[in-house]
Amino acid sequence: MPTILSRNAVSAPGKVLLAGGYLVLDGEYTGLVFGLDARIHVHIEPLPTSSGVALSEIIVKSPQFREANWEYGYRLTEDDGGIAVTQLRPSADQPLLQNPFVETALSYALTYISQLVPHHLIQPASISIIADNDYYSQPAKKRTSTSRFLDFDVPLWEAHKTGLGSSAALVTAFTAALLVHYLPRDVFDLASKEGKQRLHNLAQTAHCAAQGKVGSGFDVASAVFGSCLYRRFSPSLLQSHGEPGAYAFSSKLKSLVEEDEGCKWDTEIVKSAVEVPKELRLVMCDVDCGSKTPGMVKKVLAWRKEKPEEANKIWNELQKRNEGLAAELVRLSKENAGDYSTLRDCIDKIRALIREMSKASGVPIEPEEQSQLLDACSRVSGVVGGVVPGAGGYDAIALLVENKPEVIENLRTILAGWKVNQSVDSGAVKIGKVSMLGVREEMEGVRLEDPKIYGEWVQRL
Ligand SMILES: Nc1ncnc2c1ncn2[C@@H]1O[C@H](COP(=O)(O)OP(=O)(O)OP(=O)(O)O)[C@@H](O)[C@H]1O
Ligand SMILES: C[C@@](O)(CCOP(=O)(O)O)CC(=O)O
Repeated sequence: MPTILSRNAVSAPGKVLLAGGYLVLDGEYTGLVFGLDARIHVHIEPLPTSSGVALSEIIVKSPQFREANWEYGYRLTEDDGGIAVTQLRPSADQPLLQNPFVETALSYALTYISQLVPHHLIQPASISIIADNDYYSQPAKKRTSTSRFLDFDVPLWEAHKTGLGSSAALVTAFTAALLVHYLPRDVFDLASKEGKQRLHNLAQTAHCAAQGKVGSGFDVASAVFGSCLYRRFSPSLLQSHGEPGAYAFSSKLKSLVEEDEGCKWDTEIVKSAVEVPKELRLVMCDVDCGSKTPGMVKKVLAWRKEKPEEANKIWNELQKRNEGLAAELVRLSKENAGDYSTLRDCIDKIRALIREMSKASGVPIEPEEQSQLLDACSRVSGVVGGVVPGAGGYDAIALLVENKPEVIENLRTILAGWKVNQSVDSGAVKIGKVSMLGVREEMEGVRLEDPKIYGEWVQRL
C-alpha cells in the first residue's frame, strides 16, 4: 500500500449579498455580504504513480454526484505561457463532461505555482470536492439522511442550486487547496494576511475567466475573507493578463497575484462594519422558481445608462440606507438593545427603494409575489424583516429573525404551504415552492480543515 505523504483540506463559505445588489458592480458603491456556514470543501492528496497514472496527471471528483469525475494532464508550455491543462477522456466511448470552474482554477493555480517551485515538484494528485448540503435542494428521499454530506445521487447538472455561490466557493477552496498542497508554508501561508490576499487575487482572476465575465467579485471576496462590507476592484485589472499558453501569461499572472507595479488591487474589504447581533440570525429561503441573473443585470445597467439621473438618485439613496442597515446591525451587536424597530425601518426603506428601482428599470428585482412572501414572513412574531438578496428576482429571500426555536417553527409553518407564482415570457406561470435552508451567517472565510471530517467521502487509495 503506497504511503500517502500528505493530505490537505480547505473549505470556503457560501454567500448572501444582503444589500447592494447591482450597486456593487460600480466601485462608487458597496455591498453588504455575509458568509454562510454552508461551505465547499476541497481535499487533496498525492496520487502515487504506482496507481498507474501518468507522471503529470491530476484527478478531480465530486463523489456526492454522479458522472462528476474529471481527469487532467498538465504540462509546462513554452514562451512563459504557464501550465496547459488538458482534460483526458476516461475512455473512448465516454463523453467528455467539462467543468470550466475546475479546469480554469487548476490551470491558473498550477501556472502560478510553477513560478514558485520547479515543475518536477508538481506531482500527480487526487482532489475531492465535497459540498455542504444546502448548496443544492436535495431530493426528498435524501432529506432524512443525518449525514453531514449527502449523496445527491444525480449528475451535477440535475442538482437544483440554491444560490449560495457554489462556483465562487469552489474556485476559492480549490485554488487554496492547490497552493497549500504544492507550496511550502514559508512561500504561501493561508493563515497570513498576505496569503489570503494572494489567494483572493488568483481566485478572482480564475473565477472571472471561468464564468466569462467580470462581475463585482463580491462572492469570491466573501469566500476568501468571510462576511464584509465590499467595494469592488477595478475591472481594468483583468484586461491584459491573457490566458494559459499565451506568451508571458505566467509572468503576467504572477504580477497580478503578487500586486507588482501597475497590478495593485483596489478592492476594499471592511470586516469590522459587518456583524449580526447574537440574538438575531440570518435565514435563507430558496424559492425553486428561478430568475436569469445575467439578463437582469444587463437590463438594469442598460436602464442606468439610459437614465443616469433617475438611476443615480435611487442608487445614492440605496447606498445611504445600506450603510444605515450595516451600522444598525453593528450598534445592536454592541448595545444588545433588543429593540429592533430601527432595524425593521432600515429594511423597509431599502425594500421600498428596490421596488422603485424594479418599477423604473422594468426588472422584477422585488416582484409583487416576493413582496407578498416577505410581508407575510415579516408578520411572524420575532421576524424583523427580509429582502430579496443579490440580484433579486424569484430565486430566494433572506430574513433577519430572532434566534428562537419558536420563531423558526412559526416561520416554517408559513413557508410550508407558500407558493410563488412566476409569470414567464411565454405567458405560462411557474409555481415555486419555498423551503427554508439550514444555513446561517458565519463570519469566517477560507480555512484549513481536518481531512478526517470527510470520512468515506474521500476514498483512500
Ligand atoms: N460540488 C461541485 N463539484 C464540482 N463543480 C461544482 C460543484 N458545485 C458547483 N460546481 C460548479 O459550479 C457551477 C455553478 O456555477 P454558476 O456560476 O452556474 O452558478 P453560481 O452562481 O456559482 O451558483 P449558485 O446557484 O450556487 O450561487 C456548476 O456548473 C459546476 O461547474
Ligand atoms: C447583481 C449582482 O450585483 C449581484 C448578484 O448576486 P446573486 O448572484 O444574485 O447572489 C451581480 C454581481 O455583483 O456580480
